[in-house]
Amino acid sequence: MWIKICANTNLDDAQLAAELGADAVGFVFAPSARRITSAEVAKITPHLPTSIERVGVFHALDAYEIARAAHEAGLTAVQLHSGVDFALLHRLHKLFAGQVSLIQTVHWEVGTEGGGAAIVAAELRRIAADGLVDHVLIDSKVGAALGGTGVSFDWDEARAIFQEAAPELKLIIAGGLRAENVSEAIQNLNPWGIDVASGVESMPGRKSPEKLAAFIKKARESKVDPA
Ligand SMILES: O=C(O)c1ccccc1NCC(=O)[C@H](O)[C@H](O)COP(=O)(O)O
Repeated sequence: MWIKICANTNLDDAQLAAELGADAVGFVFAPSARRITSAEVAKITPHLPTSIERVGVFHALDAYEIARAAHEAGLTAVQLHSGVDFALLHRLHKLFAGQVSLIQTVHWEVGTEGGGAAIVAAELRRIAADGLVDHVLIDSKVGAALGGTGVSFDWDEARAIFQEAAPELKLIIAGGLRAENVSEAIQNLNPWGIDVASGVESMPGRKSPEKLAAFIKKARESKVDPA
């Protein structure tokens, strides 16, 4: 199970995530209470173990701006968090030439009729057919909030959709995960990876060492339900 600890704003939190066994740390460049600049991330990444992936979370930006920020910040992956834009994906794929991997977020709209399952299934089919993306991250959208919501989507509904629409995609589950529910998410959805931001914080932008340790331990211990 690949584990990403997202929305880091300082070196201590990112280093702790690495020490506790996370596979990736994330930095949010999109508008957020946890936003950080590429210049700030550039001061953090040289101090992290080379084995850990460094993911930048971007909203709609030009491909060259994303590539410039990725280069300055020392990123190994870019997470596109604002709707699927195949032209942008193709430009980035060409610019990165395999040096930086691409994660596309698909949003599951929570709290609106018909905004979730069908739309996610259609997006997953389009992404699978296009074949450029390395991983797809499914996150909750709550009103205008596109990330860091602390809210889960409907995992029961999602299980069938993921198996039917995207059996070949490497899916990363996000949205409202925490130590108390991460095992249930893994058992239900059998994802390739998991991602968390607010569920391991003591306040927005600050990680809680206890919550972080408990989350990673629970995720590592979790078993997939074969049914
Ligand atoms: O975390 C944020 O504040 C954020 C804001 C705007 C866009 C993306 C953001 N985070 C991206 C992530 O990958 C988060 O880990 C993901 O949204 C899960 O957040 P949470 O539900 O708090 O675990």
